[in-house]
Amino acid sequence: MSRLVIVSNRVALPGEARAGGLAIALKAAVEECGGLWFGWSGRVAEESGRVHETFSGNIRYITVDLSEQDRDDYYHGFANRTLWPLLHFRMDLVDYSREMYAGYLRVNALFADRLAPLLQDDDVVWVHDYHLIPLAQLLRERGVRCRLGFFLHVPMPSSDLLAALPDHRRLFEGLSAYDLVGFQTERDLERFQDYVRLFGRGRVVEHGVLETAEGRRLRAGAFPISIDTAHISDLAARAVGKASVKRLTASLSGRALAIGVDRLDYSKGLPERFRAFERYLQLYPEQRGRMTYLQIAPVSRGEVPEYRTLRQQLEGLAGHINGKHADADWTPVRYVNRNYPHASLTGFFRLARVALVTPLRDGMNLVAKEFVAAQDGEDPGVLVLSSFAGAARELQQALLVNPYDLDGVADAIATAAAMPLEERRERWQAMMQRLRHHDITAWRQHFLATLRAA
Ligand SMILES: O=P(O)(O)OC[C@H]1O[C@H](O[C@H]2O[C@H](CO)[C@@H](O)[C@H](O)[C@H]2O)[C@H](O)[C@@H](O)[C@@H]1O
Ligand SMILES: O=c1ccn([C@@H]2O[C@H](COP(=O)(O)OP(=O)(O)O)[C@@H](O)[C@H]2O)c(=O)[nH]1
Repeated sequence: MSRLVIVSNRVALPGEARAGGLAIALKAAVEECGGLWFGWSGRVAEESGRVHETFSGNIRYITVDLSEQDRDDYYHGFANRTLWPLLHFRMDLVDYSREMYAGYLRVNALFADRLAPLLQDDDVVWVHDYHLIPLAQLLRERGVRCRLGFFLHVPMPSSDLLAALPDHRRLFEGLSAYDLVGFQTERDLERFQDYVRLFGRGRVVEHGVLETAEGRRLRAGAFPISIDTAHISDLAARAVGKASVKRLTASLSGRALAIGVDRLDYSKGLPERFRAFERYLQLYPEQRGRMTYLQIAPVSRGEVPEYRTLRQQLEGLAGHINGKHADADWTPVRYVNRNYPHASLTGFFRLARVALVTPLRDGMNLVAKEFVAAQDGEDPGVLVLSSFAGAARELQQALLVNPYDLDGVADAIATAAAMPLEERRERWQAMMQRLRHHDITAWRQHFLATLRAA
């Protein structure tokens, strides 16, 4: 079997705890089959380019330091101030500059310089996410001939939005240097095919087969990412005895728990969710004091201005809701900026009666899947899920909501709180069946088998 080489901006180095679905999902995938994992070290150094090597089990990690300028132009800049909002349909937040784009290309070229000499012709290289769109083209220019696949973890927006990006053709045509390009959902794939047809100078030969203006063919497909379902389920069952879970149980004094777990990111719809929870308190006054909403929101990309503004906004909203609705012995919203390990988080999920997963746009949202996997099948909690998360395509038995419709979300919280046991079990079983079959191993195998055959 050929060696697997994974390339991603974020690498889950041994012993590091950082929130983010990509690193968590890839860690599970790379542990199963071993290989090389290449990416940014997460460190800022005097100069870009120093390489670090670490081994853990069957994984070899190679990571590269970046200078402050490169990190700012590439990661804080073009990746997270230009591409991230664009790909999440937030044209209003897109900030573009030639300097940031140049920095993005510079870091991609640096990665290609460091990675190319490590590759063999029979390797299979799997590149991840919007940080590294041009990497295949840059590797090919350096003589790399092995199979190259790309997976986009975030949504692919409509083609008119993509076309609003200056120099969009140069960037997105770079995808044609891959042999296979994967998306989270069929809708993402369809929107990309529209872009290729309308703006990308290419042609859709048939669904999932694309041809560039120069006549090069590549495959494209939908590969919804998933979780290590059995592991999460097992972890949640064991977490019940953990001190952190016992403390949370005791602190609730018999009240139901609603939980939200998200990086502090504007794509996750947190202000709307806070307001919807307040609307629930207003529309259902008889339920006041019966439910506590715990929002775990570790700070993410804190150096990007839009993320700092969001943090301030949420602090204000949590204070406002608690000030207005709390009682001497009850605080409706607990807002926590800490990052919790899965060993505790899965126990919190199992304890919760309701999960609020209401992003405005999300590539997949692994939290939604983890919440389902963590439930006790005898007495499962209810998932309130945004239709605009990739996960909604698979988790149709969740209470699907429009996150912009505050009344609708408030009603869904009340419905979830009152849902009879029989209905909760039926919904949970259907979702769990899907997750048992479509877990992280199935995702990895499906993508890699398609790439090897491409
Ligand atoms: O690496 P960060 O800048 O700290 O951000 C964390 C990750 O966020 C995004 O995750 C996406 O991937 C998940 C797994 O496929 C998916 O469920 C979620 O919907 C996406 O938002 C980002 O795409 C990753 O590159 C980041 O590492
Ligand atoms: O305190 C936290 C908050 C989040 N996560 C994990 O971070 C990932 C978030 O992935 P998701 O796909 O939901 O969203 P992303 O952050 O990647 O956009 C999930 O595995 C969460 O369990 C975590 O381990 N600890």
